[in-house]
Amino acid sequence: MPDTVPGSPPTRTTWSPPGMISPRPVTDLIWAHWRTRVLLSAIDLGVFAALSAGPLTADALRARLGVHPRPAADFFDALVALGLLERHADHYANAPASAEYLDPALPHTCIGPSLSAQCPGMADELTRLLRTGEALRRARDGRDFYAAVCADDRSVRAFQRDMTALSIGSARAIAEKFPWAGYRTLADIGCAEGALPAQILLAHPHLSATGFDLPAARTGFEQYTARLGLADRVTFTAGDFFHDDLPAADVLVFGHVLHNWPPEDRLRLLRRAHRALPEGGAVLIYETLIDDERRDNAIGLLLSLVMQLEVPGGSDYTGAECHRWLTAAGFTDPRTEHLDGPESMVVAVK
Ligand SMILES: C[S@@+](CC[C@H](N)C(=O)[O-])C[C@H]1O[C@@H](n2cnc3c(N)ncnc32)[C@H](O)[C@@H]1O
Repeated sequence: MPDTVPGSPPTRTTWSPPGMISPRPVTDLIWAHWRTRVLLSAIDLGVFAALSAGPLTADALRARLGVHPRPAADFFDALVALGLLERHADHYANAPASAEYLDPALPHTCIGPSLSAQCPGMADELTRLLRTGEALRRARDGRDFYAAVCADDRSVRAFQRDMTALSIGSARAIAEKFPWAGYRTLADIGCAEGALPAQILLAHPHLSATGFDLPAARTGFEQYTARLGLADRVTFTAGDFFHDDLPAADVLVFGHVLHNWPPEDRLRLLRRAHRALPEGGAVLIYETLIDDERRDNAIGLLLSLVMQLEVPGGSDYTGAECHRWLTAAGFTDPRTEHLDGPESMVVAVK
């Protein structure tokens, strides 16, 4: 009798019991998909918005969301076990991080409109990328990608909200960790709707900021910063960072920008930043930096695959690589500092 079913992979028939090697590294990843799926369904159904005004009983929450009684208790308790809800007696409430980041009404919400819709679809393309090395057809390079994003106001706004969701943790950490007391102005190059300058200005009343981005970003930036009461401390400058002068400021910030472009363009942008800064000015780059040994920050490596799917030439990189580009561009004293979760910043001085 063959020990394999035709068409199935061969079965390993001899093995020595190895002591207990836990299957958890494997099974945790299998369940990771379901954790994400439960979160996305909770967002779709409006769980966190429904609880934003206060706790509800299971029945009231179920009725509010239109969830069928049969799966309701397992669904709500799964959200408790995942740390997204709390249960006290018979009431459910948002856990602190859900109240802060999963309420769609908040300006710093992590619920990005296209992120949740696109990611499963893009992830389905990964095997193709690995076989062909080719990015998705819709973009030939970063310019095409942003031309598509900027094609209509809806997609710009959706993209900008996704960027806020991606960057809000870093924005808050940078507000805390960078020595802002020594500077008066910053310019965020590729600012999207302005989550980063907004968080920094909210924390440091002596600062003012410029957001620099393609012309289509203006409306979102002005609406977002006005909503936070910052209209008189920010300006928006429209331009193309490869061709137009970068704004004058003490600190120039590039957040999730360099990873859109091939290394030679990253160096070009850093050289342009060096020319624009005054002596003593600083450049601050934040990204989901890959650790220098390329073995720890899995999300940095995953995002790098996402970037390669999205744009030819796009990829994430290590702090050490960034230091080399900064030195080549004329900056001194580059240093890397961890921010929040998988994100870090690199800072250097002119
Ligand atoms: C990946 S987003 C990063 C947004 C934000 N810095 C953050 O970290 O969330 C890149 C930004 O660069 C802008 N951008 C792309 N190409 C540009 C160009 N040639 N000139 C100016 N801005 C550009 C995009 O419109 C977008 O807002």
